[in-house]
Amino acid sequence: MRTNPNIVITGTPGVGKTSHSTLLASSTGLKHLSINQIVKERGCHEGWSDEYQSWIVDEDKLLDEIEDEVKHGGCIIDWHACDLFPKSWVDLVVVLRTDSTILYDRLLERGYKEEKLQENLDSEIMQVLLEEARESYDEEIVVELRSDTTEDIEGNVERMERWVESWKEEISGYNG
Ligand SMILES: Nc1ncnc2c1ncn2[C@@H]1O[C@H](COP(=O)(O)OP(=O)(O)OP(=O)(O)O)[C@@H](O)[C@H]1O
Repeated sequence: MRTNPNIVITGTPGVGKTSHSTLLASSTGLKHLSINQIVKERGCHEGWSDEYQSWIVDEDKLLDEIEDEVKHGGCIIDWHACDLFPKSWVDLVVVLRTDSTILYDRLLERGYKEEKLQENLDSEIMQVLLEEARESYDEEIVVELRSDTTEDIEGNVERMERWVESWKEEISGYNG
């Protein structure tokens, strides 16, 4: 049984997954698994898609790559998808949400082209990731958090820190 929880932080590109994961990792000692980085660095892909301007992810290879680490516990899994991670791996799913005008500015600043920008905005407005999370995991472990401002990041990270502490207390009580 894990003695540290695994948390998935998901949401549309630009909502703040990396910002939240980095802060949470440094305050809790949990390990930040940036799936974007792992896909690229460990070659968990079938090449580059010019159309989507991203790697075509080989999900089986990715899961094989991270399985031992994640099963051990204590990972913050940061990615813009969540339904591929087995339920048994995951203790909490945080779906970050951002106001569409704020997200538009963030993606524009990143140099996203109009089509990709619009696609991501539509996805945020249609709450695609929230639905994906709700369909893939038990509803009590899925939490939707707002990420419009830096104060939101601070508040969300504090909330997740408290959650980690109480998860650990519960587990240590359970283990006697
Ligand atoms: N709540 C927030 N308040 C202010 N700025 C934010 C907030 N969240 C993210 N940002 C800013 O938006 C940009 C994108 O953030 P970040 O890289 O954390 O998003 P992401 O969800 O990890 O994106 P990707 O899926 O592409 O990796 C960064 O410049 C970050 O500083």
